[in-house]
Amino acid sequence: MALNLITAGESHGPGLTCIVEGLPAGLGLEQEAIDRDMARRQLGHGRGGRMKIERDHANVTAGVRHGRTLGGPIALQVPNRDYANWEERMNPWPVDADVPEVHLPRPGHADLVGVQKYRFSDVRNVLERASARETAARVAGGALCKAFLGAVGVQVLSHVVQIGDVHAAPREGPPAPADFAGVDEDPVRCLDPEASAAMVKHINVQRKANESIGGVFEVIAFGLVPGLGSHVSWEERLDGRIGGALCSIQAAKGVAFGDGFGLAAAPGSHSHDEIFYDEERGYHRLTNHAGGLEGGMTTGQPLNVRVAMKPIPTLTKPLRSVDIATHEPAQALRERTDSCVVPAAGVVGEAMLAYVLADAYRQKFGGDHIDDVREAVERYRERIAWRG
Ligand SMILES: Cc1cc2nc3c(=O)[nH]c(=O)nc-3n(C[C@H](O)[C@H](O)[C@H](O)COP(=O)(O)O)c2cc1C
Ligand SMILES: C=C(O[C@@H]1CC(C(=O)O)=C[C@@H](OP(=O)(O)O)[C@H]1O)C(=O)O
Repeated sequence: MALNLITAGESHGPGLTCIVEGLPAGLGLEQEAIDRDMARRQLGHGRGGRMKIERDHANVTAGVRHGRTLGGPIALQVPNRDYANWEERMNPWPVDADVPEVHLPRPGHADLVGVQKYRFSDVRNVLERASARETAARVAGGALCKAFLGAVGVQVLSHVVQIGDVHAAPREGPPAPADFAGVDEDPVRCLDPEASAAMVKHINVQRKANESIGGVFEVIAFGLVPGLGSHVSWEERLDGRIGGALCSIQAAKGVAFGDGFGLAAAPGSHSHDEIFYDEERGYHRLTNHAGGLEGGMTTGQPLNVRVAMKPIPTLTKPLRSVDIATHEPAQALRERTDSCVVPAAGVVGEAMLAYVLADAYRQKFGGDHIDDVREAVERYRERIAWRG
C-alpha cells in the first residue's frame, strides 16, 4: 500500500491541482486545517507582492464525503487569483494576441537548462512550472497526510533556525511540541525572539541592497513508532527518502539529520545515543544525536532534520546572463520576487516530511479503514512494548 502525492499547475495559470492517492477510508478531514497550512505558507517576512494577491484555498473535488475520506484518490484544486492578470499570457488555448517570449534566463533558476532540455524558445514555458507556486499544492496535499498522521498520534512542526548569517541560539536537542506555541505569529517563524528581530533586520538590509537571502529551517516529527522504513534495501531507508523529498523543495540545497554535519567532527563516544532499559520506560535514550533515525528506520525519538535554502535567484539588481535569441550578453529577467522564503519553506518541509512519514505508515501497517490502521499500530506498539 503506497501513498502517492502528485501536483499539476503553472504559477500564473488557472490553478493548481493536488491528487493524494492511498489514504484509508474513514479519515476525518477539516477544510479549515487544509486552508490554515496554506495560509501559513503564504506568510514570513521577505515575501513579495504575489502574496498580497493570493488567498490560498483548496477546493476538495473528489474522494471525500461529509468530512470523511472514501478510500479513493482525493483531488484538491487551488485557484490562482493572479490568473485574472495573466489570462492572455497563460491561456491553455491559443489567443488572438501577440504574447512576447521571455529570452533572459536567470542564473540559479531552471530557466536556461529547461529551455535546452525541452526544446523551447520561450523561458516562460519553463519558469511557470519550475516556480515554487507549486508548493501551495504540496502543502494542501500535505495537510491530508498530517490529518492521517494525527490519527496515529504523530505531529509535524517546523521553525527557522538561520537567516543569512543570523543564527537562533543553539539548543540541547530539538524543541518540544509545547515550544512551538506562537511560532506562526513570529515574522520569521523563529523560536528565539532575539534572533528573530535580528533576522528581520537582516532581511530588510539585504533587500534594500537588492539582495536575496537564504537560511535554514528545521522540521520535526513527534510521536512516531520505532521501525518505520527499513535497513534491508537502499530505497527503503527512510533517511534517503526524507532527504530526497526535502531536497525537492525549490531552492533547498542541503539536509542534515540530528547533529548532521556536526557529527563529522565529533568523536564516536559523543555521536551515538546510548541504549537504556527500565520497567517504566522500556527501551529509551538520553540523547538524540541521530535525529530519530538509525539504520534507515525511525527510533521512536523525535525525528529532526534541518534544510538549507539557497538565496532566491530572481534579483532586483539582476545577474549577468545571455539573451537566448541573440546570444548577446544581457541582464537576467527582472520580475516581481520574494527576497526570503525560509519561513514559508519550513511549512512546505512539514508537508514533505508528513507525506514520507504517512507513506511509511501506510506501507508498514496497511488497512482499508483508518480504524484498521489504528488497530494495527496499537498491536505493534504492544508487541514491542513501546511506551513513547
Ligand atoms: C516558497 C518559495 C518561494 C519562492 N519564491 C521565489 C521567487 O519569488 N523568485 C525566485 O526567483 N525564486 C523563488 N523561489 C526559489 C525558486 O523556485 C528556486 O530557486 C528554483 O526553482 C530553482 O531551485 P533549485 O536550484 O533548488 O532547483 C522560491 C522558493 C520557495 C520554496
Ligand atoms: C507564487 C508563489 O511563489 C512564487 C515563487 C516564484 C518562483 O520563482 O519560485 C516566483 C514568485 O512568483 P511571482 O513572479 O508570481 O511573484 C513567487 O511569488 C507562491 O509561493 O505561492
